[in-house]
Amino acid sequence: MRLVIRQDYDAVSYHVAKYVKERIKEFAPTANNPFVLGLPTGSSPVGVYRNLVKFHQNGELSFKHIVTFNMDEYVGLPRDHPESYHSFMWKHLFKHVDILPENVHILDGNAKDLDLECHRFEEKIDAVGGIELFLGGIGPDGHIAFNEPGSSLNSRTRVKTLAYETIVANARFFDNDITKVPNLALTVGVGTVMDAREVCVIITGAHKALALAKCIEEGVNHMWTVSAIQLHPRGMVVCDEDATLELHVKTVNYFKSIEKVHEQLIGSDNVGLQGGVRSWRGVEATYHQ
Ligand SMILES: O=P(O)(O)OC[C@H]1O[C@](O)(CO)[C@@H](O)[C@@H]1O
Repeated sequence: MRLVIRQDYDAVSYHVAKYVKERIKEFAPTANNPFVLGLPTGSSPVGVYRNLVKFHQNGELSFKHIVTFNMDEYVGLPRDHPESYHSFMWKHLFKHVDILPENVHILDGNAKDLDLECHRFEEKIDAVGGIELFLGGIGPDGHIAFNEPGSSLNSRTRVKTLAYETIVANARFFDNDITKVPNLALTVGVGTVMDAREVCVIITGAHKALALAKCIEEGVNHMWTVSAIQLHPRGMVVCDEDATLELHVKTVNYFKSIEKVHEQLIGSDNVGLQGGVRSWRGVEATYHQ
């Protein structure tokens, strides 16, 4: 896997957005062969979405042939509640770009039969041929999507009880009142995320430093579900300097140096892209996998 370290949140956001844009352009999606993108919510991806909107406004990126699947949604929060993930996605990304509403998939946390809703979500992902690139965010306890500590690393989309730590962390979106935070959510499973052909996780801030260290320096462990990315053939974590606080200096230096060598070989604009794989297969394989 790759660890890309950038100075701060803004630099992380720009890097990830540019990467997503280049991957989409390289894929050259069409109506019959859309680019299927998995998306997170929370504060981690807001800057990425801001940059993607800018790319769209500059005419550099179209969402016409992009199909999206969101990671998760609260249970029982009305769809138009300002803190529903449905509202979040339209506010920060979808309403600013040319995505077709029928190509947007967000779990319905008010479905009559929640298990069926989850099952159908998985079926819809299968029906479009799987997810090409899954962007993710994590909680301070290392959960990816809402796969709280102890979740099966093979889990699929399902109903989850949120951990107390997650409820406390998300209270900032609910007037800092933990009683207003839903305690159930629908979430894709760790297995659902890891089935994507590529996974990119955004980790920023000192409060996520322990989770990053567990993810990078320790073994695959269901108590830090993001660590499953170690088993992914094409996994990438993009973090800021603050998030590296718990990493060994040698780990940070290692990933920085390997990125530098790679950039010298294929240029910073191509880092990680399929074109890079084609031109420098041996180098890219060593670097990425
Ligand atoms: O980016 P933030 O605000 O720390 O929130 C992260 C949360 O968002 C999610 O990505 C949900 O989509 C979870 O993984 C996590 O609970």
